[in-house]
Amino acid sequence: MNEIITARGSLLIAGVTIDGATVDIAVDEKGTIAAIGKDAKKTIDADIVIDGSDRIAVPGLVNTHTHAAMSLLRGYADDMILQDWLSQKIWPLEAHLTGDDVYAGTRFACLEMIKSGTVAFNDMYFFMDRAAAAVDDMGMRATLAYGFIDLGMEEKREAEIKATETLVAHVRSLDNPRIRVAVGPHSVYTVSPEGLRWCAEYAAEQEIGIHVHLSETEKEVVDCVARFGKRPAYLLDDCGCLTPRTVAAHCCWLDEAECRLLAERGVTASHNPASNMKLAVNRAMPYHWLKAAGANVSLGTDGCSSNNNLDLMEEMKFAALLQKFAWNSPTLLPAGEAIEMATAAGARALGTGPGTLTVGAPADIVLLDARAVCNTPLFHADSNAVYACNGGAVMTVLCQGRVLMHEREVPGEEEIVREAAAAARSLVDRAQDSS
Ligand SMILES: CSC[C@H]1O[C@@H](n2cnc3c(O)ncnc32)[C@H](O)[C@@H]1O
Ligand SMILES: [Zn+2]
Repeated sequence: MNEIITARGSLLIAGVTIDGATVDIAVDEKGTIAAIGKDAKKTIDADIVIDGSDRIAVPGLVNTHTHAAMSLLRGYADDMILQDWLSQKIWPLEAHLTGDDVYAGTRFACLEMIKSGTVAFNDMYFFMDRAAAAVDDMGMRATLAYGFIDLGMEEKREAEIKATETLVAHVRSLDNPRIRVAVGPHSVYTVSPEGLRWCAEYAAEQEIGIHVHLSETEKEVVDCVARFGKRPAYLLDDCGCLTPRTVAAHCCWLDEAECRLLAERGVTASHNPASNMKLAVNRAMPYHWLKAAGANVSLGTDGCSSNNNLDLMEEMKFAALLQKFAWNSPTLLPAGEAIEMATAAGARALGTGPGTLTVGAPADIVLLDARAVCNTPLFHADSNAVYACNGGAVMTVLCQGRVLMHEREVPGEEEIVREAAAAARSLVDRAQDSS
């Protein structure tokens, strides 16, 4: 194994390109960026030196909406409409998931995210204690939420409350600064107002985040208005779920007033363009309204069954292209804003630092191959990163100064892939045996 991956201590990335300039980046033992510039090496006595020549440094990417262990369901059910896809294929299979599946699937998802430059993610799923173990093993950052669904049933709500409280206590007991916990009310169509209110109150009391799906489809909006007499964002607001600690995924069918409401409440809207196009939700997130209102807009992949990968580099391109196409504006969401969405906006949403390469920031750093085909010629590095490259251009990944991948090598890769393949096979076999 590459000795740079196993080494621990202070670190120097020598002669790397940032914004067209060649600099050194010094990282101290705590994993903080100590200095950037020609004299950076003087600030530390580096235990590890990474050759940054032919490399472009960018901040680590942040995936603000996913269901990581759905990596096991990649390609299991495609080309369907959302409600049928969930109710006929995904939920029946998920009923057979075990904690071991979620561990294998989350480790596998972490591997895929690391290989494409992601250092942190916002996850909502089941058996999240096992997801936490996987994140811990892989060295990433994550905010983990148990997916709370009560379907309006009091008994189920009590069970979901217990599961949420148990996860919060568990994550707290890990005392791992890279792993946080959030409350995860799935959506207004799967959680009752009572359930939403409990989630909001509990999140406030525990000072933790809220992770929710919002206005993904027109049907969600129409049904919500028919059942509750108000649009989904207003229902969430009435229940206390719109806060500066809230990440709302999708937000495709928000109207202009709802965009202003999200901005006023300090909510982060997570754009998931590949999933939205694949499930043909028929409207792109109104990014221009959210931006005009001053909302924080970040980027997510959604789960591997509606994407079907976790490559946030690729997602930046989908976001930039979908916004231009859907709103008929080639100037909307330029490359620099797509990168900001995938880095600083995501870091702001999850509270993982500024999401920039600046002194004092956590050393969450990605090195891209400046000699790759997708980076040649290199007139504007942001343009190449968003429009030409994908995760394959990522060579080295650091999270809090720890090297998770170097020269595309991640420790244990073969075993992680083998175990995920076996878990996926066994999950589908179990589901078939029971039917
Ligand atoms: C309760 S854990 C999360 C839950 O969400 C399901 N899911 C995956 N993708 C989507 C989507 O695009 N919209 C709504 N719900 C989705 C996932 O399968 C889990 O059951
Ligand atoms: Zn989702």
